[in-house]
Amino acid sequence: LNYWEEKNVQHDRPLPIFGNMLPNLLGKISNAELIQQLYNKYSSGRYFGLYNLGSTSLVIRDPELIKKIAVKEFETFPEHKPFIPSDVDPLWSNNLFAMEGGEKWHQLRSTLSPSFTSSKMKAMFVLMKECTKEFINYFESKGDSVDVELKGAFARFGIDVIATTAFGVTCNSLSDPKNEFYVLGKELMNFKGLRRIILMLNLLCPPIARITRVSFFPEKIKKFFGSLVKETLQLRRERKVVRPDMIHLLMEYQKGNLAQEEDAHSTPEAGFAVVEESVFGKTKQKLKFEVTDDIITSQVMIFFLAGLDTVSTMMSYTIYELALNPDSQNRLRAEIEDALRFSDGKLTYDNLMGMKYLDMVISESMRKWPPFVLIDRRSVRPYTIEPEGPTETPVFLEKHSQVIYPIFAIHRDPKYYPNPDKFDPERFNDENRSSIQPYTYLPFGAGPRNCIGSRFALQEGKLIIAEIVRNFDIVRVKKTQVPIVMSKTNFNPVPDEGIWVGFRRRKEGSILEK
Ligand code: HEM
Repeated sequence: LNYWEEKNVQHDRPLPIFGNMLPNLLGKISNAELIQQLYNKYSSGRYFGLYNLGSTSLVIRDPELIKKIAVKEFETFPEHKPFIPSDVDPLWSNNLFAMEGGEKWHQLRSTLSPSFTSSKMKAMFVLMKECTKEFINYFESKGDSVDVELKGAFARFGIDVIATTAFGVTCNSLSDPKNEFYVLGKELMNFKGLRRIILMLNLLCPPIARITRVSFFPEKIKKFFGSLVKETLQLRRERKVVRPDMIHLLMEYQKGNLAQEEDAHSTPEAGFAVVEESVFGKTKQKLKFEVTDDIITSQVMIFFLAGLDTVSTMMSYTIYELALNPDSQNRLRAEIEDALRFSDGKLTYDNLMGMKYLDMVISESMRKWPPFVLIDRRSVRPYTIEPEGPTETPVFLEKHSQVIYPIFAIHRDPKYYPNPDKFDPERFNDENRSSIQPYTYLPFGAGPRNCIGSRFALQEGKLIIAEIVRNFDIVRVKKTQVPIVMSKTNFNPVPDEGIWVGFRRRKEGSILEK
């Protein structure tokens, strides 16, 4: 309880066991807002200390220091704090996100990286487009006017996209919500109740996890997704099926056929928010381990976990903000209709990626509502933060210390984004985007360990948002919550009641592509 006191780091006095987290545990404030309150309270410093239940974390406020830890000191801070010890659930700990930093992560990142280049994303466009068609058809079939809970609708859409692009399976979870993929996928994403308690206990006390051996993925889910991937792999080997999806790309690695593409990661077309691949991902590493079918399964599972809730949160808030800001909505619609006039009414990869205002809208939506409200790093050796200014003293961090980048709080800091609660896509126009201070815009993280799927997410998000805007007027309805009250129990920054808007069918919009 004296940890931060002894290190001369500003902090709120902790309670035994609960540390500073009791208001969140009692359901009084969301996780994002609790960290934001502390961030604002300690505005004079570059960092503050947090007592995070049984452990301690240093929350970094200063963008320069974030850059230093994320990039320059990456090899000291190369990993996340594990949810469970690595030997308890290999299916979880062998995925790219959970993997400890070091040689194996480096090899895997550089191996997976070529799957997420612009050309691979472009090839998947057609698969994503089929899912958007199903989405639009489903809501059109509901009549001229329908109230929509966006988080649920986009979760179904997102599951269909992951099913087809990562697992090679087609499903339509909106019109067939009983399909096994959707039902089990939803269960996989459910971190409430007993599963939340078990994971919290594991996080707080790794020896408990070793004794109980409760894995991250429930057995039923492991079995279903594990055999689904294995059967798909077998079928494709036997029948030599080629489909532009992740399974196919991962099979190509197994055979050693996939190479790094020159400059493939520097194409700016996916959008402002896209994160650059670092030299770690770009340099081909000789694999010192075999890409087994189990390793492939681990990766598609993490694509599912990392790419589902995040993407549906991004889409939900973008559509929500468009309902509340009709001027932005009209301007976006005009941009979409203009682009379609030159392509026979067809939404293509190229005209979608060329839509500047759409990119500004999505960038601003992820500024105001970042799907990951914070991210962490863990050190693998001791490190000292050297003092700057008269009030600081050196801060010695032992091996396995955790630092946190408070993304939500930084994105809502008026110092970087004046009037931060206002939805204003102009912050990201050509003129203004260049004055955004580096490391104050972090929806996809920072440094070599940033999000590998940012292109995938932006492509999927832009596609469905453009289709909705061209086909429907998005309006505020009775159930639309203003302002948003974020859940106090869910780690995701969304309201417990969901995010509601109305879709009003636009007759003139939908004639463009049928
Ligand atoms: C809007 C959607 C998304 C958001 C906001 C998001 C955000 C993030 C963030 C903040 C991180 C941690 C970065 C860091 O620690 O610096 C991350 C990591 C990761 N994301 Fe995403 N993500 C999104 C979509 C996706 C998708 C669609 C995929 C895959 C298909 C994906 C796969 C991953 C993986 C595998 C990692 C771990 C990378 C590593 O540790 O090397 N994400 N993401």
